[in-house]
Amino acid sequence: MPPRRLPAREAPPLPRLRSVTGLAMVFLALVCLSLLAVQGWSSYSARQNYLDEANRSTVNMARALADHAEASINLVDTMLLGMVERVQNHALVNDPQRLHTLLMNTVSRTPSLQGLFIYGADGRWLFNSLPATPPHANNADRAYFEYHRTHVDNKTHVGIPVRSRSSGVWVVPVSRRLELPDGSFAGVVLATIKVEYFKTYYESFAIGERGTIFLASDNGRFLVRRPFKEQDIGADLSRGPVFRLWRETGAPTGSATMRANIDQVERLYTYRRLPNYPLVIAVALAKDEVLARWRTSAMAALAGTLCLIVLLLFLGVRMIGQLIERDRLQRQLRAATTALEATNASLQLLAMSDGLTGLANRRHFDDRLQAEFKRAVRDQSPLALVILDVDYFKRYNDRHGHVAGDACLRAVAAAVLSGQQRPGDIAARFGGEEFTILLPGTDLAGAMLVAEKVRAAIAAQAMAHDASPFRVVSVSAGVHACIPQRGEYPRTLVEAADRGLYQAKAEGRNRVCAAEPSQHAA
Ligand SMILES: Nc1nc2c(ncn2[C@@H]2O[C@H](COP(=O)(O)OP(=O)(O)OP(=O)(O)O)[C@@H](O)[C@H]2O)c(=O)[nH]1
Repeated sequence: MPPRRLPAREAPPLPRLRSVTGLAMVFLALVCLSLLAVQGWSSYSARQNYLDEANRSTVNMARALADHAEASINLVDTMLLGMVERVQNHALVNDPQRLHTLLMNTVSRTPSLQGLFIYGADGRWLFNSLPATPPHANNADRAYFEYHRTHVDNKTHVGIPVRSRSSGVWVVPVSRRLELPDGSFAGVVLATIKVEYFKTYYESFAIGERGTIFLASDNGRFLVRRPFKEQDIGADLSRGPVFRLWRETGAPTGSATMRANIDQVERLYTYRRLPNYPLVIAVALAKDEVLARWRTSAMAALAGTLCLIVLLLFLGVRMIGQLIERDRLQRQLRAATTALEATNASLQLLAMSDGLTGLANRRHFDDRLQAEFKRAVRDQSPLALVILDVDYFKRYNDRHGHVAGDACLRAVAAAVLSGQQRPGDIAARFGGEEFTILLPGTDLAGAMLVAEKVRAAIAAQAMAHDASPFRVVSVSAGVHACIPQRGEYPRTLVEAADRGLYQAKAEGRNRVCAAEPSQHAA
């Protein structure tokens, strides 16, 4: 049995790599997802800002356009009221030249006006602002004329644009009914506002390529629209998004994002009803155009974020790769260190043990003897030594051969090892067929007991030794115990035990003797 082994130093366990790389991956994924989430959220907020801003601008434009339409019609309405007053009171009717001049001057000073007209009850042209009246001209067929002929009210009528019979341009007819004192129909006064006037104003607004502005009657007929197309004039848009919204809300103004029936473009609409006339103005911006700038900047930001994520992933994956590599190297190093430590331990063991018996060798015994002797001096504790020698071993070798001799020594060593019972005890091969047992903290009586036990154990093995008078293998043992003092040396202990052995041999072998003749025991 080998001497006590020094326990191999336990290396601290390495952190589990899988959990570290897993954490790193989760962290990387979280960082990337957070970047995407922040980017997504800021893009979404920016998009909402763009839409809100566009909505605000359509509300403001609708307000300005409604004011403009209201003011334009108000102006000509005031003129019409004056004309009605003058005609019905016959103030100027009796002076046609003066009335003509008045109408001409009024039109020339009002850029929005195309002309002013007074028609009789049969539709004939009575007075107008034109330089010359076309012969046999009659407007009884016009819608506004029919309206006033059949409607007894003094309200202003704003009609669907018509192409002027005098100038050929598109005009919005604004008219009032003329009555005789008895309330019967006497004709119509008409002011025509150039469609061009509205068109020019509407074109001054920045509403993009696919934005739209339109003025419509409250029963859903186009008056003027940007972009201007002649075929749109009078078209029915009562089923369009604006009138649908108006019908739903019933409010004088409203906004919503809807798709147009005409061109299927999705737009941000705001409509506003004119307070004093049966008209509705609406302005709309194409959602696509509103979001175009946002889309460009969102794409740029997204591209930047994606580049950042790719870079992060690249660096992260490399970092995780290095973690794995570092862990692999650490494990290799640990394995190599453990193997080296095991080799060292077994080398140390080999250096300390006897090759034949496996007991501690002489060198190790000497080291331990030195150390225990010093400890006993320090602690003033007893230290005992047993030296055992196989009896007639030369004869054994001669009789049974060296191989059997070696086997005999191994069997004796096993018995000697049984004497090593406490942690501090050490059994060693002293040399040749001699063995020792060092017993720290043991007095002479204890050591005698241990020696006797070992001797008896060897005798009990009853290994045949034909050349011995005992016929079996036996050992003699010398024992000495003392409390070592300063100035004494370990060799005194060995010499004393050796003297005990000498005495045991001298007294006939197969016995245990203490160093002092008076203390020996058989
Ligand atoms: N087989 C074998 N023999 C050994 C070994 N070491 C020493 N010997 C032999 O042990 C014998 C010791 O003989 P001696 O010192 O004369 O003593 P002895 O014959 O035992 O006689 P006493 O000690 O007086 O009883 C020698 O013949 C050595 O060669 C070993 O490792 N193996």
